[in-house]
Amino acid sequence: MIAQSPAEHLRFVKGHGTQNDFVILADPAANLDLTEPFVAALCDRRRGVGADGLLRVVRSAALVERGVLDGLPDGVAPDDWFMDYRNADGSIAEMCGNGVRVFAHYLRASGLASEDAFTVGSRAGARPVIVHGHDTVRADVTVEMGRVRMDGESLVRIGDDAYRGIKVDVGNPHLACVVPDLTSEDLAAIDFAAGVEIDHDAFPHGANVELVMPPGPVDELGRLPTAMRVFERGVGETRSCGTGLVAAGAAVLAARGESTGTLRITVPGGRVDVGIGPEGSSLRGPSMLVAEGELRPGWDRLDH
Ligand SMILES: N[C@@H](CCC[C@H](N)C(=O)O)C(=O)O
Repeated sequence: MIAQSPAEHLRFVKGHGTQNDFVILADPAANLDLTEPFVAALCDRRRGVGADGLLRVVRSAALVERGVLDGLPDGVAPDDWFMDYRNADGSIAEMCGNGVRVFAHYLRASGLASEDAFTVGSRAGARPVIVHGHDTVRADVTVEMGRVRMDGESLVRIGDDAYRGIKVDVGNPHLACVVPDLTSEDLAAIDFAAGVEIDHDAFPHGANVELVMPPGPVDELGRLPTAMRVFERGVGETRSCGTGLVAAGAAVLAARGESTGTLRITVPGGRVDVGIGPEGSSLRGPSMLVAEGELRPGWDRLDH
């Protein structure tokens, strides 16, 4: 639960990036003890505020001092704001691409960041961001997502169907399946209700799974258009996944025998632009901060 002071009303902000939604808790000195049950209850859509994940806004050095991190990840400075990301089931993930956009928007809108370009810390390393424009509700943000690593193929079973995909590491693990001849109607009809069965030998720590349409013709801005749906580790189906969008972009290019390019990808929650380069990748898209409020002391007790 909350190590700090359970009697205190804890303030939160609710936001989303292409409808991948988050509860944001500002905890600069890492005073909160984010246990799995606490996070799962907070993200529960009936018991708590409800979200796909939690973003704790904390100074990087504080997480090391409190023993939450063993040390600072690659490129992260002690003073950087760190996105301490948790999935809706309370598990920790290394990175969240939509989360970084929303996190950067929150920092800028709340005045915790005073410039439009800065670095956000994550367990996968430093993630430089540019906030192109923002107000208290909306922002347009680019995140440098780092190197994309592809490592062979694997299969996933969804209901009665099996799909082959590429194992992609974007700081967190993905199986990105570009499905030949998949139409938008086929994509919409995929039934994730029973979950996904991945190969646990290939993914000992689990994986996020993307089902992706082959791209259409390049648009007037040189982007390959495609669409996908995603089933996230620790969450279930979400309406968007930023790291998954980058993994999908890399897999689409690989299926064409290419290793660099730009894509405009549609997900159920909106559209983003993905860039894949030889040294790194980028994700540009919207962020929305939709509400703020406070948790009442004792809200997480199940004693009635
Ligand atoms: N929604 C996120 C990814 C969140 C983490 C993921 N569920 C995992 O466990 O790796 C994104 O926008 O990237």
